[in-house]
Amino acid sequence: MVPEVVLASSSPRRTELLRMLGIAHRVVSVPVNETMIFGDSVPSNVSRLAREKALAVASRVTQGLVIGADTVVVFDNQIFGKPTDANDAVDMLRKLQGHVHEVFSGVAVIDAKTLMARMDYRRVEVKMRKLSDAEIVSYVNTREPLDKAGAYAIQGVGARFIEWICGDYYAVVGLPLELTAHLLIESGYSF
Ligand SMILES: Cc1cn([C@H]2C[C@H](O)[C@@H](COP(=O)(O)OP(=O)(O)OP(=O)(O)O)O2)c(=O)[nH]c1=O
Repeated sequence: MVPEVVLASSSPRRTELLRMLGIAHRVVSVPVNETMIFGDSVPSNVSRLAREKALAVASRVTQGLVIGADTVVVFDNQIFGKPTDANDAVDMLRKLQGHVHEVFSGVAVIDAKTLMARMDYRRVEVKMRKLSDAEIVSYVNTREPLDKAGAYAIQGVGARFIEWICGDYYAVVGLPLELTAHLLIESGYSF
């Protein structure tokens, strides 16, 4: 029997991506404190946060495979999560424009019965073209960037600003699908 899949995320993008793969699932989201540990690397931080998000839900359901994920943008030794407000979004985009930055997406799959956790991450390079201040302000006014790490959505209006990427497109949107499918299969799921 194929195990039930539970998505531990409030992100509508992640639900859509799982649906795209044909993975039936329910969504159970529990707020988790998303602070980075400074001595740790970005890959271990996003993997740990993905695991914490999944664990918060796995401890509340009796069975199933629980998926957690975490996505951040890194540029010039700074980590950009979701902007705190519109001004923060403008600041982020002023820094990112004209440069290559990295996106790290961690994914964890936890078997709720055994609490066995599998996790990994993907790293993607993204080149954002130069943006004028007027373009940045008008983009932030669309409100699209306000709930996105790095203050842009590659899958939305923000696509206009992205020259190229190197890596898994779906990791930028928030859920690396090849990795997620791999972790699910290792945990007993079958397609
Ligand atoms: C860079 C980028 C990020 N994002 C999104 C993916 C994530 O939803 C979000 C990063 O925030 P996360 O903290 O990873 O996720 P979340 O708060 O949206 O959801 P939850 O913690 O409940 O799982 O940024 C895009 O949608 N498009 C992009 O191009």
